[in-house]
Amino acid sequence: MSSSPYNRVSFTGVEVTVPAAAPAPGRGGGGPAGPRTILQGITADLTEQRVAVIGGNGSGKSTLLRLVNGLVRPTGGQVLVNGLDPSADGGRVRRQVGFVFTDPLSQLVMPTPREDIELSLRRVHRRGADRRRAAEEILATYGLSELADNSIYDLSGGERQLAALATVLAVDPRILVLDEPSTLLDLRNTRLLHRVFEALGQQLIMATHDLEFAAEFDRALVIHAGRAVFDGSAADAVAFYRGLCADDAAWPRTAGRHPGHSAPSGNGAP
Ligand SMILES: Nc1ncnc2c1ncn2[C@@H]1O[C@H](COP(=O)(O)OP(=O)(O)OP(=O)(O)O)[C@@H](O)[C@H]1O
Repeated sequence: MSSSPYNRVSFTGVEVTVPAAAPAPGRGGGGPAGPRTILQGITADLTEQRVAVIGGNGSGKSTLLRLVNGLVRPTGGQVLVNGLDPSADGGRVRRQVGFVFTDPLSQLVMPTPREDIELSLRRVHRRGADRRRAAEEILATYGLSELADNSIYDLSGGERQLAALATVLAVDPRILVLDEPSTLLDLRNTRLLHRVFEALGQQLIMATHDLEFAAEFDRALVIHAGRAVFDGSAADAVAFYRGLCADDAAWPRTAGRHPGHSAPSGNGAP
């Protein structure tokens, strides 16, 4: 199991409760539901280089990842990223943590991939010529050279996903947090992504539904109904999750899981 000696992302008794949602306009009947706890009792000290987070839709994976860069604040417990609290020290944490969103359009802010990568590089290269050269190299690495000056709205979903990843990796973050980075990629680009990740020295924390990929990681957490129900070797976590998926009684009958549902307790989970 390979570790990431310079990085430590720790969760201690973390809970996230969101306020009652206001009813949609014209749908006042029954009044708003009460506050909802979408993560609870999360305790894990992540020092491994590659950590996967797996679990069903709505289980809480994205919420867990968003705690790492302060996009979500815990309502209980503590999150620390290399000793820094993302809620209190967001700027310093975000300089260490690159976050790749599931939807690339929530991330790409410039009209073309080249401009987005160059914008990102302003943090590391002050001279325009250096930025342009570095952007060219990054575009080539991700097979994006020919699309560099196309509108991001004309790129396919997978091309956009690669562009978003390239933009984040351009600044070489110490920790890379990825929320389902391969959902839109075809087999060739999924393999490209796997190769890119294998070559990276950064700590990777990745939520994914790609169980074969997750099984190659150094450690995995299974999130179910807002709790970490398994924490251990990635291969064992994937086997545990496959068993959980086969157990209908562990799942609610409708979409939208609540921690109130009885989740099977997993080996090694706190
Ligand atoms: N700000 C919020 N307010 C209310 N509910 C929320 C909020 N954020 C997330 N949720 C709910 O919390 C649950 C967990 O959401 P989350 O996005 O973390 O799930 P996920 O495991 O990443 O799901 P998926 O695999 O479908 O992407 C979902 O039921 C979601 O609707």
